[in-house]
Formats: sequence, structure tokens, C-alpha cells
Amino acid sequence: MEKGTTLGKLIVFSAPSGAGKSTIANRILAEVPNLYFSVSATTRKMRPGEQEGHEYFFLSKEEFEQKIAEKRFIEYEQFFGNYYGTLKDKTDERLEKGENLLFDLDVKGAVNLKKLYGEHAVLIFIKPPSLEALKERLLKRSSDSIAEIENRLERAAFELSFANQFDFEIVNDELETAIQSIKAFILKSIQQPSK
Ligand SMILES: Nc1nc2c(ncn2[C@@H]2O[C@H](COP(=O)(O)OP(=O)(O)O)[C@@H](O)[C@H]2O)c(=O)[nH]1
Ligand SMILES: Nc1ncnc2c1ncn2[C@@H]1O[C@H](COP(=O)(O)OP(=O)(O)O)[C@@H](O)[C@H]1O
Repeated sequence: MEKGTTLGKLIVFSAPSGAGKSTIANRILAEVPNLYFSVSATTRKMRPGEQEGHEYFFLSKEEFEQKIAEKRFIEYEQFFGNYYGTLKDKTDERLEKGENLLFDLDVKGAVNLKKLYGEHAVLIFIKPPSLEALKERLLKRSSDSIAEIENRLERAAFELSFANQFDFEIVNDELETAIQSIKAFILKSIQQPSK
């Protein structure tokens, strides 16, 4: 990356599945100027209501592995039997133009981006009020099978153990309150110039 340019920030959301990441991200993207969603690639099945290139770029396992071989990912992880990864395409170019990007990543992906981008990456951890609340939300979303919900709940404890490596931590209990406090933190982070 060129020295002296004002690089955009990488705003990274991590949370156990069902904690409310996507709900909060959609509101924040609609309300914060010059902040754009970084669309990841995945091999998981498209959920009802999702669109190609909107929530994810949906790839076959072979296509994803081909891109790994071509070193087209900044980072990628494998869980729930699927690949998830951040494509290099355009990311640095957009940051160099001063665009701020919002990422929805698992905890390992978040920590990896911090290693790669240092102070330009701002990590936000969203917690559910409790594991019971998390289960209720996953059931309410009703896009996952019972087996998928169990997988996600098992992973939640692992994800929660990373919370102390994040720059900002919030419990998503009352949705509006959580959105306003995350929004205030992002606006403050975006205004701090990167060196
Ligand atoms: N490391 C990494 N994790 C990702 C990426 N994209 C999505 N994830 C994570 O993959 C996990 C599963 O995502 P998803 O299947 O959409 O389920 P949801 O979080 O329950 O809506 C979540 O923890 C996401 O944050 C990525 O590009 N890299
Ligand atoms: N503060 C909240 N209180 C109650 N339900 C919520 C809250 N935030 C999100 N939800 C609901 O919980 C479910 C999971 O949220 P979602 O944004 O899909 O989570 P994630 O992206 O973290 O997996 C959705 O049905 C959503 O409407």
C-alpha cells in the first residue's frame, strides 16, 4: 500500500451466529456514509431471500478451492462443513480510495485482518444476552436446520472466548440501543485519520 494515502478503515463485525450481526450491519450500512459491505465468498447454500453478490458470492467447493490455489483470498476459514473467505479483488483498491469497508467475519478471520491491517482494522464483537436468547433467535430466523443450529450453538462458546481481542464489545439485548452505540463507535473510528 502506498505511503501517505488516507486509507479507509476495515470495520469488522464478529459474533456467534444468531447474535444479530446481519440485522445490525444492514442498519449501520444504511445510516453511515462512505461505508460499504465487503461481500465474502462461501460454499454454503443460499438462504431464502439471499441474492448472489449481495450477502455472499456463492461458489461451488471446486470453484472456491480453485481460488485458494490462485491465492485470490486475503483470508479464508472452513467451518460448518463450508468455506468462507474474503476475496482480494478490489479490497485494497477500495481502501486506498478512502472507502471504509464493513466485514462480517468469524473470530479467526477478524483477528487475521487485524494482523494484516493493524490500526486500520477495527474489531467489533457483538454478544447475545445469553446462550438461551441465541438459540431462540436462531430458531426464529428459521433458515437453518436443527443440526445447523446445534453446530452454531456449539461454536458460540469458542467465538465468545475471543471477545477480549476486540476493540469494542457490545451485548445486543435491546436492538436500537445496540445499533446506536455501535454506530457512534464506528463514526468515531472512521473520523480518526489513519497514518
Ligand atoms: N473468516 C471468515 N469468516 C466469514 C466470512 N464470511 C462469513 N464468515 C463467518 O461465517 C460464519 C457463518 O456465516 P453464515 O453461514 O452466513 O451464518 P450466520 O452467521 O449464522 O448468518 C459467521 O461467523 C460469519 O461471520 C469470511 O469471508 N471469512
Ligand atoms: N436485539 C434483538 N432482539 C431480538 N431479536 C433479535 C435482535 N437482534 C436480532 N434479532 C433477531 O435474531 C435473528 C438472528 O439475527 P441475524 O442478524 O440473522 O444474526 P447473525 O447475522 O448474527 O447470525 C433474526 O431473526 C433477528 O431478527
